[in-house]
Amino acid sequence: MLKAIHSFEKFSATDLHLIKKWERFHTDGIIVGQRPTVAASWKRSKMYDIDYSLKQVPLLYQTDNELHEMKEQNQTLLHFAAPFIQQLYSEVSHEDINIVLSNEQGILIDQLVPVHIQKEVEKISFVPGADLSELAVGTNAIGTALVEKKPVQIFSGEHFVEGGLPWVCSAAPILDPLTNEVLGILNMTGNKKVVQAHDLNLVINYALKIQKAIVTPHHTLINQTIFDHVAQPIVIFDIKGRITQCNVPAKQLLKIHNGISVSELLGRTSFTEIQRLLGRNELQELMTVKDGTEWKLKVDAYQIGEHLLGGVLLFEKGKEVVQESSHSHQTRYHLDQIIAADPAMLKLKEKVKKASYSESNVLISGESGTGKELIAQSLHSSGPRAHQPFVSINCGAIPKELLSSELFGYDGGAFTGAKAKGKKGKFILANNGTIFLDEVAELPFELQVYLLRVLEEREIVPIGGEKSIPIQVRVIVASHKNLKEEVKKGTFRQDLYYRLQVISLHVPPLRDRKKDIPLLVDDCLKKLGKKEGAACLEAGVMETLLNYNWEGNIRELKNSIEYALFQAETDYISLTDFPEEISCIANRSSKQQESSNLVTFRSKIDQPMLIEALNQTGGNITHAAKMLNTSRVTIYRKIKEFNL
Ligand SMILES: Nc1ncnc2c1ncn2[C@@H]1O[C@H](COP(=O)(O)OP(=O)(O)OP(=O)(O)O)[C@@H](O)[C@H]1O
Repeated sequence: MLKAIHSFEKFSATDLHLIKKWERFHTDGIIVGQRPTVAASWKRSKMYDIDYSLKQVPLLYQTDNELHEMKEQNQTLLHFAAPFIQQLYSEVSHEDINIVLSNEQGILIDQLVPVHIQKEVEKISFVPGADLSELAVGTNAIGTALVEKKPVQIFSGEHFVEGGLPWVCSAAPILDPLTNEVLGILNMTGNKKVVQAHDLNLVINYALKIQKAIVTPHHTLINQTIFDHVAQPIVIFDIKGRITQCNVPAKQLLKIHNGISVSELLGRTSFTEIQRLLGRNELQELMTVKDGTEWKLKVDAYQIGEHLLGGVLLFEKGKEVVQESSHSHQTRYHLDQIIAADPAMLKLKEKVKKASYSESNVLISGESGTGKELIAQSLHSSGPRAHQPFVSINCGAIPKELLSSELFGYDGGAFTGAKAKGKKGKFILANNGTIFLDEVAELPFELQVYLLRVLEEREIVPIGGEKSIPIQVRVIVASHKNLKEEVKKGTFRQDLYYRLQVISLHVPPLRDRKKDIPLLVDDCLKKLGKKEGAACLEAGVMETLLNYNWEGNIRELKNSIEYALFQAETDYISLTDFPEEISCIANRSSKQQESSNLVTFRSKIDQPMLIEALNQTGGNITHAAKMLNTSRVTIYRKIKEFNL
């Protein structure tokens, strides 16, 4: 068997042997000491009656039109392979090697050729449109790899026809990710004086890269399509507890936001807790979602031994809940849970407190993850309606055609598929309490008219119904879009906008209220850590967190801390424990910044911030200092300075 050849001097001796074997085979038909793959291919070539004196590859497609059509038929493979052919070509460009792509029939569909061997290559018609199948030219790397369905390297005299003798070719199949059928062949061809045996590894490597480029979007698309056609809600999470995929029913039922983690979804403090529950088989009954029907959670975990690699959350439909109890419409958050030290946030908290006693409609604006829902719930739970239902609906997560019946309900038999008993809408369920319309900008125009009428007349007529039902509901809406802009664009009604924003609350993005970061981090560490109060950040980490952009706002911060806690091996969390997008910023900024931002930050500890920290820690100086990332001495000094 031919082993790797490291120099032409060594190969020239082997080459002579190969040519002699080739001559012998073609004069008296005897195969001596040939590699099994080559011997089998020679036998096939002989059977196909290939003329061994052939010096040119037959051209199957010649005219511009034929070539254009042939390329169109192979455009998917060409599209995915093109960047890798270019990369491979640059990797070997100094070696007079051409890179070739053939389709599943062995037709050369694309190639990159160095200029100095272009003529040589054209002379043997090794150009697009050429047929390199074994049926056309006998043994050659492309044709033989197609038959064998595995990588093949063919050296000089191993080719069947004379035109192949000066060449060495390395070819590897690109397989269809679903069917495992050959989609095409990637091949490197060079003169036997320059090609190395280990070039085959390069080709294999690149063929796999092309395969992977096809696999990933392919699988994602297929999974998503299957997912979205399954009526049952399905959520997939990965090794770190991140939700990687969920179908439309899951989004609708569970109001899944971008970046939400499985522990957040299940209302657990950390992924470690989920792992523990799974280990004890106690997660199955953890969650019951009520939305007019009852859903029970089932978890299918992918585990190797004790190690959780991820899993699937499946929600099984249970019995119908005819009368929803007001308990299912209670709030989880209260004003005290809004962590704030930044002046803008403290002001907002004051505004929320004041607004909770009012009956006016509220519009909450702010980027995703800034805490709009938290504020909506606090508005309800701090006011006189606290013991009445708080009903929330995400207008962006429900198909437009179902939104009106979700919001306003319908009478029995109102439309095909409607339940005989009819269905109560969210407005009725929220009666005497609060309705929270999240992502209100997604409300279709016709429903905006309907909502406006409900707000003005304070009564509902369910779909298909005749009687109007008076309602007493406080309306809070939220949007991450700028509603004023939506009005200008004509997608949101101006009259509704003015009706909704009687009280307008804007939640600033986290990057504009950096003073909140240490308090939020500390809160997360306490709530998510394995042992309360045990976990803390290593020196310098807070500085990075303060400088990071937090596009996903508090949700991203919470998930990053959860991730870091999961990664950390001790109670001290270092930068490297954080997700890459954060730790890599740290590397960059630590090189750039000479003076520490921490110093600037420390000097900015002000009175409200200190009061909040002392309140949160029950007056514990050590904890307050840790929370504000400063020393105990500074805390004492500040207490004195602010006369506390
Ligand atoms: N000030 C805060 N203090 C403590 N936790 C907060 C604060 N603001 C937000 N959070 C937490 O951050 C997460 C995201 O908040 P929330 O869901 O209210 O954001 P949102 O603006 O409604 O997001 P979306 O627009 O994506 O629905 C929640 O876990 C919430 O508890």
